[in-house]
Amino acid sequence: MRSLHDCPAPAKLNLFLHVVGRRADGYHLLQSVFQLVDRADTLHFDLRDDELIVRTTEVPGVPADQDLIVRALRLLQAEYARRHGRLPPGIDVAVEKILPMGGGLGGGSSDAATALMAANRLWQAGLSQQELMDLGLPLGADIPFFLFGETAFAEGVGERLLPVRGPDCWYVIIEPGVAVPTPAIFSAPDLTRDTGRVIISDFSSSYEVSGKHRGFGKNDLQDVAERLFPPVAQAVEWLGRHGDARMTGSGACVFCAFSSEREADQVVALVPGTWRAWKAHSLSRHPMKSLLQNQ
Ligand SMILES: C[C@](O)(CO)[C@H](O)COP(=O)(O)OP(=O)(O)OC[C@H]1O[C@@H](n2ccc(N)nc2=O)[C@H](O)[C@@H]1O
Ligand SMILES: Nc1ncnc2c1ncn2[C@@H]1O[C@H](COP(=O)(O)OP(=O)(O)OP(=O)(O)O)[C@@H](O)[C@H]1O
Repeated sequence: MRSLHDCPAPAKLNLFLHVVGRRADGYHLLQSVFQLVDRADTLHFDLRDDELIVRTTEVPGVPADQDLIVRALRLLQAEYARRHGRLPPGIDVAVEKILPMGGGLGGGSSDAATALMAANRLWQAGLSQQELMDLGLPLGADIPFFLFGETAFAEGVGERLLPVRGPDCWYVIIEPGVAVPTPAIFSAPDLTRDTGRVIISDFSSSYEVSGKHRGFGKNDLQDVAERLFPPVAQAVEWLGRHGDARMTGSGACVFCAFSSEREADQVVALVPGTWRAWKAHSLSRHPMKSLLQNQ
């Protein structure tokens, strides 16, 4: 096989996100439930006749050498060389980006995870899911989740993952039009860093008992993001009129769950024209898994 085209890199939502502590290196210890949704960037991969990793499309604001896709592919290429004593062929990668950067949807991490899954297959590199997760973690805290590829309860910095049943529902997502840099949120002095730990069954039973509309817990990064980026606060306030609206990740995007597509459509139609908004359905499994199974 020399090509893998139309590979999806879906967005994630953090249904809740608690900061429960801090590691000695400054990284924050989190508890979160990660949910995949069916809106995705699309990536295309073609093996080359040389050993270069080449991004063939422009991504505004992201030079190719800094792109998480290119960095992830180079890491896997080096790991292959370590195991097999020779470099595998290079790859041309084309990216169709629709997920906003600095949106809290994990777009860059998802692109990198899809690239690792695709290249592992194209090169027949044979790394296990856990080996790919370990390889990706230093590039971005969300990469292990996308490789894990199922709704997950996450601990640590996001690398300790347990499968969990998420709500089967529609989400309305608002892009408030600002890019939030993750470090700006985690370095804020007033960030809540001591939320009490929850146990996984608290989350599962909350969705079973109280239905889909009242989310579990909260996003501890939201207060800081709302203060530093007022459009986030405005989007939370507006969407909050229709349900339990909250921010995903370190922002900026804001989401709210609905049980029917019709309700989601109605709310999307009402969103003020200054914001981009869309609906998405929850996904229980990463679409790359089916795509690779059917190859
Ligand atoms: C907040 C989340 O979106 C939740 O899904 C992610 O944990 C953020 O993941 P990410 O955007 O991939 O972030 P990274 O590139 O790994 O980290 C960016 C910076 O944010 C801070 N950071 C990030 C994650 C974390 N658990 N604690 C931190 O303190 C660190 O200063 C780090 O240098
Ligand atoms: N392929 C990529 N797509 C998007 N951003 C990338 C990519 N490669 C590197 N980046 C860099 O990563 C930064 C964060 O982008 P990303 O879309 O992952 O943010 P995010 O959705 O806020 O992520 P998170 O939820 O993990 O905080 C961008 O501002 C950009 O500089």
